Amino acid sequence: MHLVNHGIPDDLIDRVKKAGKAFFDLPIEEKEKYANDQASGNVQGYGSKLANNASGQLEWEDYFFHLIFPEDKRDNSVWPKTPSDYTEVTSEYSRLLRSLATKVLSVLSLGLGLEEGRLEKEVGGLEELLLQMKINYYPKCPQPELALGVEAHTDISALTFILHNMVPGLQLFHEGKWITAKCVPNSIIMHIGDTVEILSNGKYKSILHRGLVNKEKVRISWAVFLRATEGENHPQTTGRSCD
Ligand SMILES: O=C(O)CCC(=O)C(=O)O
Ligand SMILES: [Fe+2]
Repeated sequence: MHLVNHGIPDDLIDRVKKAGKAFFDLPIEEKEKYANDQASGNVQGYGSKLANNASGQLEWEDYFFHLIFPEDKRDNSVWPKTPSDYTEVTSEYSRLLRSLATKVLSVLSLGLGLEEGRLEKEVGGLEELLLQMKINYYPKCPQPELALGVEAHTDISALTFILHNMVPGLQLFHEGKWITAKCVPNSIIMHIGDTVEILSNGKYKSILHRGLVNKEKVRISWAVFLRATEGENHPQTTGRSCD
């Protein structure tokens, strides 16, 4: 769903996008300084998936992943230092997004006939909410029909909020078909994730989605995952359902 009246200033969203793009425009050796190390459990930082995965489908993306909230678990030292305003704009955006997320959880609670604070309480309460940023960078792809940016999956999150650089590519599985999400200026895309599907006994559905790549344009998306507190020990950002 596209959120249009989200209350987050357009110029702040522009700055978030500029900062993320500026990081990915750095030379590879600069980005590698932030490389994650999945094998030793350091999941935060820069990673690349331009390699064959289990199902033989190419995932054609680089990404940057880091924790935002809870604040006492945040490690700003793993966030990009270039551009210099990355931390400031990402922190401000996340603070506003967190309050938007709690409003959405209230509305969803009321929709279930529950008191408005119920879903927020179930996912951990405002100070405990887990918020994670994953910037997806999909380079131009010479043979887009042979690759996907991200394979079909649902998000483990309670809610996911997505910004992108206005290049189409996000697809949703609806009534047996893949539908490409429209690019609506100044909107934030919101998905229900597995956690809210489970907490709502399936009344709210976690949507199956994937990302396409293309020949002509780089696509960048900024996915912020709001997760239940216990999710912090499970670094995977998404729950694959088509592997
Ligand atoms: O690139 C997109 O629009 C979606 C990315 C995504 O689904 C994810 O990171 O979980
Ligand atoms: Fe996703």
